[in-house]
Amino acid sequence: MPTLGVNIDHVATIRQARRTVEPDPVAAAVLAELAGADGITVHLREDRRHIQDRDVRLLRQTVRTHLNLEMAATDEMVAIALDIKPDYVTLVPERREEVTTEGGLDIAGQVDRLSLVVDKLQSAGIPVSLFIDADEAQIAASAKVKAKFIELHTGKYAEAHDEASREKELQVLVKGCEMAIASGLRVNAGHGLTYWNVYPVAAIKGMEELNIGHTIISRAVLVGLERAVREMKEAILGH
Ligand SMILES: CC(=O)[C@@H](O)[C@H](O)COP(=O)(O)O
Ligand SMILES: NCC(=O)COP(=O)(O)O
Repeated sequence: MPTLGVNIDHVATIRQARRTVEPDPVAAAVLAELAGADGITVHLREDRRHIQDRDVRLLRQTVRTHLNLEMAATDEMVAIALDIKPDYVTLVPERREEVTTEGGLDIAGQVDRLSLVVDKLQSAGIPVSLFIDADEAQIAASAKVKAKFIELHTGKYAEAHDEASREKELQVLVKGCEMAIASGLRVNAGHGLTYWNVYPVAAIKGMEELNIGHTIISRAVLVGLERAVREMKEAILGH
């Protein structure tokens, strides 16, 4: 079965809502690892809406599993990655106005440029993963640019409204995974996975790691609320 990369972006989303110091994603990463996370994933967005440069720098020093840095394939981000040296980089598409990453990165349309970016990072010892839709042309292009991994975008599967369309999207992921492995790529997946829809994706043959964030942080808020309120009552009483 695949390992679990815990995406802690939305711990930082809560912090940035107040521009304060809590909750600290660095502390969240420690707790996630203590609970069994196999890796920590953060997306340093160009607009810095959640994760900040300081977080990535500190995580580089504290993460004991592996640190996966999701980023746009820009000069600024490549320079940051080369400086911080995460355990691997996942190149993702970014649009400033989007609520979350909407589709996969277009590799086929920019093979020459992305070959250079992949080569720059991998020559510095940072394996590259490409966050793509499970589409034949994108998988073939990912092999062409010599990335070590792809991460299949599971958003369409996660958002499917009925069983038939979910099964159809699952089969797209299964075929994509098969094709990628046959092309020499290693395969991860993620986006929109939840406690309810994760198992069929985890069961795909050859799947190595699932990156999951929003559902875990959402659950943490709810399962932790009772204790947090109790502790505040005690603090008010001076205990
Ligand atoms: C690339 C990806 O699927 C996730 O890491 C996602 O981008 C999380 O960050 P946002 O919620 O800011 O989109
Ligand atoms: N790359 C996907 C990821 O890191 C987590 O996405 P989500 O679970 O927050 O939707």
